[in-house]
Amino acid sequence: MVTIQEALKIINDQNVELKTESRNLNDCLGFSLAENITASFDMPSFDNSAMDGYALCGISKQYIIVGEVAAGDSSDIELENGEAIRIFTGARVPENTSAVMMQEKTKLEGDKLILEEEPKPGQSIRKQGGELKTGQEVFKKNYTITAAGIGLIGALGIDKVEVYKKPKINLITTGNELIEPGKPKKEGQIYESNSYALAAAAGKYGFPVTQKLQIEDDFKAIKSGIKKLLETSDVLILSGGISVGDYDYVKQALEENGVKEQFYKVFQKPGKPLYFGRKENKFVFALPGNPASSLSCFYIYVLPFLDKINGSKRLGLEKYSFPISQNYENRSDRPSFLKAKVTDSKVEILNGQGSSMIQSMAQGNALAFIDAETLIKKGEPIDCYIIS
Ligand SMILES: Nc1nc2c(c(=O)[nH]1)N[C@H]1C(S)=C(S)[C@@H](COP(=O)(O)OP(=O)(O)OC[C@H]3O[C@@H](n4cnc5c(N)ncnc54)[C@H](O)[C@@H]3O)O[C@H]1N2
Ligand code: MOO
Repeated sequence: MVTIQEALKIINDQNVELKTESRNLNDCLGFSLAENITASFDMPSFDNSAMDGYALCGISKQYIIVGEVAAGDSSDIELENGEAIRIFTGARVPENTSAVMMQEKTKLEGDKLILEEEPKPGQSIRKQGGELKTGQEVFKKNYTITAAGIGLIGALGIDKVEVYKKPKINLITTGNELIEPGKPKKEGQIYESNSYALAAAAGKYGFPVTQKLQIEDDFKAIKSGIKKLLETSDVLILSGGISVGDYDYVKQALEENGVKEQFYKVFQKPGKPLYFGRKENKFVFALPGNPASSLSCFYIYVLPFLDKINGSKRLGLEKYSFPISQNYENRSDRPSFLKAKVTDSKVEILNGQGSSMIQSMAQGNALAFIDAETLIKKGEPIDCYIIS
């Protein structure tokens, strides 16, 4: 049995070989950069208008209109003092432009332009290099690409980026009692829900599950199922059959497939029988079958590892400290991750903390950490892992 800190350290200390690939701009969302990206030109690359209106030379309330320039035009007009040209948002401003005035604040009298107010020097001009300068570092390696990130990379004229390959993740659930949702349930059966929750949690954080397998509590079947899915996995996640019951075959079946234990059992609640193993560059998490245990273990242990082998800067759920909204005593002799809800910067520990209870987790948005046999008084801060 290891402590939570020891388990997290063992996971984080694994040497992993990160593979990279080149991906198109329209297919790189959620991938982590394997290269730094710098701006190869100033952004904007020329002074341009922030408004539809008039580019003005000199500061006054009256100008003569001498022409027009639209977005994409590159005409080299040079304005003289007292002259204005019609201009549109994004269009390059002529040399000698003092300011741009939005059209709503102007009126025309023949070729004369009359302003409601004097422009301020530089007003409504987006300056060359105002956002980024040539050679400026835009993204560091390990940045996980967001929608806005894709926008910026595209704006820099880049159509392909070098990213870390995402891990191939497969999932095995074990248990004779399990049947698929949607099918009629017989006496003693329960619906298999862990694979859905785990695949959804992994998918939500950018790690789609490739293959799912449901296997009965039969040693041979579990052993051959593991062999089959391990071949195509970077990370294999199992649920159930990892405790000490007569039908808990997962650990032995992993060992007989050449998986080496990195740790087994963590002094925590829920998720005590958590197992983590490795076979060369393939990694295995065997999560306890109880629905809340398996999902909590996913968030606290599996997700940071997936982030690590995805080359991403984020390592698991974000952790914040929030004051608790009630007195709460953790009577367990094990440090606990409690189903909780954070609202208005306060955390409430929810009813229904049993490891089999997923209802409270479904109502909540966080796991709150409280040490064993500890009383926390209303208003005292506790650590919360936020589930988005
Ligand atoms: N003698 C002991 N018994 C148990 C111990 C122990 O230390 N000594 N630990 C308990 C703890 S803590 C946990 S957690 C469970 C975990 O056991 P397993 O990983 O072997 O899980 P199962 O027995 O297969 O299942 C437990 C529970 O969860 C339900 N389940 C399983 N898989 C699914 C699924 N895919 N979808 C929905 N529900 C699932 C299953 O029906 C059981 O009710 O062991 C304790 N026992
Ligand atoms: O570790 Mo178990 O998940 O306490 O029920």
